[in-house]
Amino acid sequence: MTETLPSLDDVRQSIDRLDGEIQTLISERARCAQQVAHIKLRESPETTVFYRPEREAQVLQKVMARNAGPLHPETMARLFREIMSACLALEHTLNIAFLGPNGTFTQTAAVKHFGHGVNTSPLATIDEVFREVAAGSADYGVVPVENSTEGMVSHTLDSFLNSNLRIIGEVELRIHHHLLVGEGTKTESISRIYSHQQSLAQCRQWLDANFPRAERVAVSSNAEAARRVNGEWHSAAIAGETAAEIYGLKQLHQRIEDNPNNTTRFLIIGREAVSASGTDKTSIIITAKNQPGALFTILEPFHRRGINLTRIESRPSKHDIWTYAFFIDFEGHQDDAAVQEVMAELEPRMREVKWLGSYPKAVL
Ligand SMILES: O=C(O)C(=O)C[C@]1(C(=O)O)C=C[C@@H](O)C=C1
Repeated sequence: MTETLPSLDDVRQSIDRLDGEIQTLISERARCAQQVAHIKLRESPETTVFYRPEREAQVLQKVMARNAGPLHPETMARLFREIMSACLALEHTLNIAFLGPNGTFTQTAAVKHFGHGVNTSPLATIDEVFREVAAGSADYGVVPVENSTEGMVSHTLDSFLNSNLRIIGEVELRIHHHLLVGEGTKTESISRIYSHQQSLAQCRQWLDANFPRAERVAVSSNAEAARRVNGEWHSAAIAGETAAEIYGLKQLHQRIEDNPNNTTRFLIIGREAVSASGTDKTSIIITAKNQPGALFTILEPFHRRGINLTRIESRPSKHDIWTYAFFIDFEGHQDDAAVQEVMAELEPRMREVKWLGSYPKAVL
């Protein structure tokens, strides 16, 4: 086998030549994006929308479908994610508000969705993320909405009840928690563990088995937990890799989550509607009276038209006692005939039907 291999120099020459070709093509692609920006500006000078989630989803789906290896389709799509992010930054640099501080999983989700070509601003609360996007100070916002182990982030759902913002995208992130400590902290000296309440819950069994006597202190975010540990030699934090890097902490134990498939879903919120990508989801809120058959009346038209529901959650409505808001996600786009028929049927029978938006299903 060995004698048929080319020399290292020869292969490196091939790599140099290919890199040159790839670079020329990326530059050509970037010039196309600049042209697209001029076209968009000419078509709607007052309300130019540079970021097009439906087109990005299609581009990434095509990359994955075309992929012939040896790289994994997702690895290839992540490379194109960054190329597109850099191209979009030539058109316009997006400002993305996320639930901070720096180092939260929400920031990781924002970068996974938009790539590194955007500015990200950490905000202290979910309410602030909604406010900044509504006011136009941020182009888009990223907030957590559900975790596979712990369920819904009710604050995010409640924020939609009082907002006119739309959902324009979703991101799923595999969540890995690590036990982080400052330099010099030993396992036996840990008497307090900080984390967000959801993360403490996601690592409950591991904590019971390994640190049954340590005090568990819930703080506003995992990143805040990491920040507090800095300088407290008897404390540890449960947080992710990014928080460990930002706050200079050591990973004493890795992947301590009880469920190895622990995933969190995040929503991207914005002000404009998104066109159909061909593989979309729609989210709505239906407010109904708590009377027999209410839920059946809502679900039956979806079933009759073969529309697949992907999630349903109920929350007490903020306005009337014994009235419930159902948060429903289903496959399809607001412009699809079948979706419009279901809505036309439900609107007169419900107290309120609110569209939260149609958006491409998460590709990566
Ligand atoms: O097709 C467009 O509308 C573009 O602006 C180009 C492009 C790309 O690089 O492919 C960049 C940003 C958009 O969000 C979508 C796609």
